[in-house]
Amino acid sequence: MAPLRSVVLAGGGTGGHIYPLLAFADALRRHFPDVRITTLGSPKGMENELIPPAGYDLQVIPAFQLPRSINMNLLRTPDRMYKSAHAAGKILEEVQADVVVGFGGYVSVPAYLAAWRRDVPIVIHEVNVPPGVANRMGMRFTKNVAVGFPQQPQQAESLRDARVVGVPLRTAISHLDRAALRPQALYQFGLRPDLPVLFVSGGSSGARTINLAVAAAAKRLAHSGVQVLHVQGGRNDPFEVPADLPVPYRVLPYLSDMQLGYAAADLMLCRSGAITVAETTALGVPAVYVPYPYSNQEQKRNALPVVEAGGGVLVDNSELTPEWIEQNIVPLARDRQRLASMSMAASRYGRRDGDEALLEFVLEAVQKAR
Ligand SMILES: CC(=O)N[C@H]1[C@@H](OP(=O)(O)OP(=O)(O)OC[C@H]2O[C@@H](n3ccc(=O)[nH]c3=O)[C@H](O)[C@@H]2O)O[C@H](CO)[C@@H](O)[C@@H]1O
Repeated sequence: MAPLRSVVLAGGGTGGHIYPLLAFADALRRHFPDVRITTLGSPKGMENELIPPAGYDLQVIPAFQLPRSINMNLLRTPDRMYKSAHAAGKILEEVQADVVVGFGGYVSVPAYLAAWRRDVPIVIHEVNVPPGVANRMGMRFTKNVAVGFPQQPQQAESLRDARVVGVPLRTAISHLDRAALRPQALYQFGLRPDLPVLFVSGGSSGARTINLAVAAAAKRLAHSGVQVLHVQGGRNDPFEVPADLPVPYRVLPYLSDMQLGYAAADLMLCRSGAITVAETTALGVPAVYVPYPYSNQEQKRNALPVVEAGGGVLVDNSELTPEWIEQNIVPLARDRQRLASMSMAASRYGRRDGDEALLEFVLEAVQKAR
C-alpha cells in the first residue's frame, strides 16, 4: 500500500501556525508527488492570504471562538463547534484522509475531533510551552505529539512523551546560504554593504512597541552608522520615520521573502515567536529578543535557551526604549566579533531539518495505525 495518498493539514490564525504547515506540505510533495494535500482554515485567519498563493487547496470551515483555557464541554455541545467539526468531517471523508496533521490554532480542534470520530490517525505539531489550547484539546485524542524544541518535553508535563522533531521551515529559509544571498538582498533593499544592518520584525502580525521604539531611535541609529530594515508586520499601523537620515532606514509593510531579510541582517531585533526563533537559530542570525509580554510568557521561554547558549540577548518589552536601543543595540551592531560568536552559538542551537523529521514521524504514525 502506498504510504500516503491523502493528507489533511490543519492550522491557522497567524503566520506562526501557517508557515510550518506550508513547509511540511512542501516536504510531503517532494517525497510523494502524487499525494493529495488538503488544508483546513478558518474564514478570517492569515491562511487565506498565505496558503492559496503557495499552491495548496485551502478548505475554509466555519469559525468558532476557542476558550482561553481548555474546556472539553465545548466538544459536547451542538453549537458552532459541532458545525465546524461536521464540515471538517465531510472534507476528511471526501478526500479519504490517511492522516490529519495539526499545527494548532482554532481550526485544528474540529479537525482533530472529526478525525478521532472516523478513526483517522492524528499527529500534532506543537511549538509552544505551554502548548496552545487547540493542541491541548487534540492531545486528548492522540499520543502522536511532535514538538519543535528540545526543552519542551521537560518544561510541560503534557509534552513529556513528545518526539522532538524541530520546526518545519520554508525551504527558502532552511536552504539559505546567508553570505551568498547577502549582496542581492542588500541591493534589493537599497542598503549599503559597508555598514551594519539591523533587521527589525515583530512577527507575522507586527509589534507596536517594537515599531514605535525603533522608529523613535531612527536618528540615533542612523548617526551611529546603523542601517535599518524594518518590517512593520501585516496587521499594524504605520509609523513615522524621519526623512533626512544620513544612512538608509527601509520600512516594509510585510516581507514574504523573509530569507532576504535574514540574508541582509547583521543583527535582528524581534519578538520571540517560536517560528521566528527556529528561523534565527537555524540560520545563525544573532538576535535581540523582545518577548511578547502576555500569553503565559511563552515567548520568553522560546528565547531563553538561545540566550543562555550565547546566541541572543533578551530585553523586556517595557524596557525597550529609544535610549536602550542607543545604549545596547548600537554597540552590538558594530561589534563584528561579538556578532560572529553569537551567530555560531545560535547555529549550534538551531536545526534545519524539521520538515523531514516531522514527515518521518507522520509516516510512523500512519504505519502504526494500519
Ligand atoms: C503574539 C503571539 O501570540 N504570537 C505567537 C504567534 O506568533 P507569530 O504568528 O508572530 O509567529 P512566529 O514569530 O512564531 O513566526 C512568524 C513567522 O512569520 C514570518 N514572517 C514574519 C514577518 C514578515 O514580514 N514576514 C514573514 O514571513 C516569519 O518568518 C515566521 O515564519 O505564533 C507563535 C507560534 O505559535 C507563538 O510562539 C507566538 O507567541
